[in-house]
Amino acid sequence: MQQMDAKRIVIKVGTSTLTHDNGKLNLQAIDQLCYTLSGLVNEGKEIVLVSSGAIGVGLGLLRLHERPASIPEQQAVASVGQTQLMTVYQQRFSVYGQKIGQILLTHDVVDYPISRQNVLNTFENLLRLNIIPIVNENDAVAVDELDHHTRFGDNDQLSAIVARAIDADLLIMLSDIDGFYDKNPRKCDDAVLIERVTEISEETFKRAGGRGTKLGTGGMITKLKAAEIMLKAKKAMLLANGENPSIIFKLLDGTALGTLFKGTE
Ligand SMILES: Nc1ncnc2c1ncn2[C@@H]1O[C@H](COP(=O)(O)OP(=O)(O)O)[C@@H](O)[C@H]1O
Ligand SMILES: N[C@@H](CCC(=O)OP(=O)(O)O)C(=O)O
Repeated sequence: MQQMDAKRIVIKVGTSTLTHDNGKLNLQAIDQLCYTLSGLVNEGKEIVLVSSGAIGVGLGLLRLHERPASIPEQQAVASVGQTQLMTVYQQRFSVYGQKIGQILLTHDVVDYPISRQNVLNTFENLLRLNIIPIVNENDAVAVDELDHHTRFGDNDQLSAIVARAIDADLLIMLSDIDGFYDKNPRKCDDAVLIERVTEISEETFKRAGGRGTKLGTGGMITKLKAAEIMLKAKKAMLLANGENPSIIFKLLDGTALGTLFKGTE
């Protein structure tokens, strides 16, 4: 399938796309994202947005400069930030006449067959009504304890899990970098962008380094893990720079930007 033929598309945006380094919301990027996704729905696409930002936006709102150390404090920050994030999405999407719904997930929801089916039904019904589901991890309740693992930990893999579960044609991952390079471009000036990856091996992972910004979570490693999930499901993933989210129009037109992860068959 060509990118332009993709009908059901999951788009993942990271904290670095949604916020400035000073912790404030990047209103231009958020507005462009809402405009772009609304335009795609008008074209007949089924769009799911996986949005990070709860903790980043919460920190900004509470005027904190760093993540608090304890998990309950981080969860409180996420609880405040998630509400603010959805308020801004609600405002900006409504300008374009676009309805949205919120789906907050924990790992157990997608692991247990009954809750998994329930949430899949929710996705299907929202998409049938041309509503954009906005997904995030339910940070305020997710925990990782000895015998109780409900956290995904990062939205890169969460977006691939969602894309696979709803049988999306394509996952578009917007990041703070132009794509996947042969080595970390923040550390090596001679790093070269890789335009196409057909399989992911140990060698691929060796090229990936950690996160770029203090609020990003997994760096390139979690993005490769997400791509691995997509390739195993015989689906494609595009990794591109989210500085101007309207880049999605160009990506779907087939313009070679960023990195396309797609098998050969
Ligand atoms: N091989 C690589 N190619 C591209 N980026 C890399 C690579 N290795 C490490 N990185 C880092 O990964 C960062 C993107 O991940 P992250 O900071 O988690 O962003 P996001 O908030 O978009 O999820 C880049 O800014 C870069 O610093
Ligand atoms: N669920 C967390 C985001 C976790 C995450 O993966 O963040 P990012 O690396 O910015 O995509 C939040 O909303 O703050």
